[in-house]
Amino acid sequence: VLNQGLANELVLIDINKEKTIGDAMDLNHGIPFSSPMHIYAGDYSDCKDADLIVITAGANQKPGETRLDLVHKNAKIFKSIISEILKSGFDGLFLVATNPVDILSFLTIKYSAFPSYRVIGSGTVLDTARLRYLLGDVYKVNSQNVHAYIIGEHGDTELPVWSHAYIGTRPISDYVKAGAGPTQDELDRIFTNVRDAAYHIINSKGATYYGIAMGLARITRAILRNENSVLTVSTLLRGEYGLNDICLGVPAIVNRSGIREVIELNLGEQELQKLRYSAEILTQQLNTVL
Ligand SMILES: NC(=O)C1=CN([C@@H]2O[C@H](COP(=O)(O)OP(=O)(O)OC[C@H]3O[C@@H](n4cnc5c(N)ncnc54)[C@H](O)[C@@H]3O)[C@@H](O)[C@H]2O)C=CC1
Ligand SMILES: CC(=O)C(=O)O
Repeated sequence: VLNQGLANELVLIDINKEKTIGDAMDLNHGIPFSSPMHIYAGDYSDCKDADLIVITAGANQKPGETRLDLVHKNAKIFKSIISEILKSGFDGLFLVATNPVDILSFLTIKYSAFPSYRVIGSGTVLDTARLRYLLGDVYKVNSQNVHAYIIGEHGDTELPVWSHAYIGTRPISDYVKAGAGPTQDELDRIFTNVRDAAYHIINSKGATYYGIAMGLARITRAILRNENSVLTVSTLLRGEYGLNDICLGVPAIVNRSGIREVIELNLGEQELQKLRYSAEILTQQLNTVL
């Protein structure tokens, strides 16, 4: 957010106040290299007039843990954080990153009683970026010209939408049929690398930082600059894909008001089945904390 000059004011809040004081000092020393911004360690009363609250607080995965394993710990943390935020009179948008992000996005809607369009989960934004990066690398094309999505749970049941994946304007399925570029088996292996990327990074360095930071900045930009950008965020489904009462990652238009609309993809039968399975797993987990 600082690097891209996305806000005038950036307040850091954490149960570990000392850490936010250190982080604020450290970030302020970067201001001369970016643009003016008021950055400080604050408390929940500072949420009162915020446009956007990005929640990243909570436990992260230890090696071998899944995102869903964090649900009980982080649901409890969210209940207390959201209650404190509401006491401030906050009336903006929530952007949720803490895992399991789809379930915590749902709980944010429930605990805040905000309309669902004002709660955005980072969903599969990062997974989609991982897929676009790897496809760009293998097709030797700028990843910004790769149009491909990961949808569903930000986690083990997510799926790639190969039926709507393009290099520029050419469907990836055409490349596969023509024998140009990777085979379908190779594409499936690329997807496995995307799905398991966080496990690999956590094994190597304990946590993932940079990709998610860029993803959250991207969503923040879409919101604060009222971009109407299509991003694979986690949002409450209301009948789309035949699913209800669950948040999961799907392409949606994001602007200053939050989620403007979900763009419903015309999925293949197998893709639809996988998406519904992903929703089923999330619903089972959600029911354990409701
Ligand atoms: N959605 C995504 O794509 C990603 C999500 N994550 C998730 O983000 C979360 C945080 O991960 P990291 O930053 O690596 O963890 P971290 O341990 O570095 O930071 C978590 C922070 O939360 C604070 N915290 C804990 N309980 C709190 C409370 N009750 N109130 C206020 N602050 C509290 C801690 O003091 C700590 O500073 C995890 O759930 C992780 O899985 C991380 C990367 C990507
Ligand atoms: C930790 C996590 O959710 C990720 O990097 O995808």
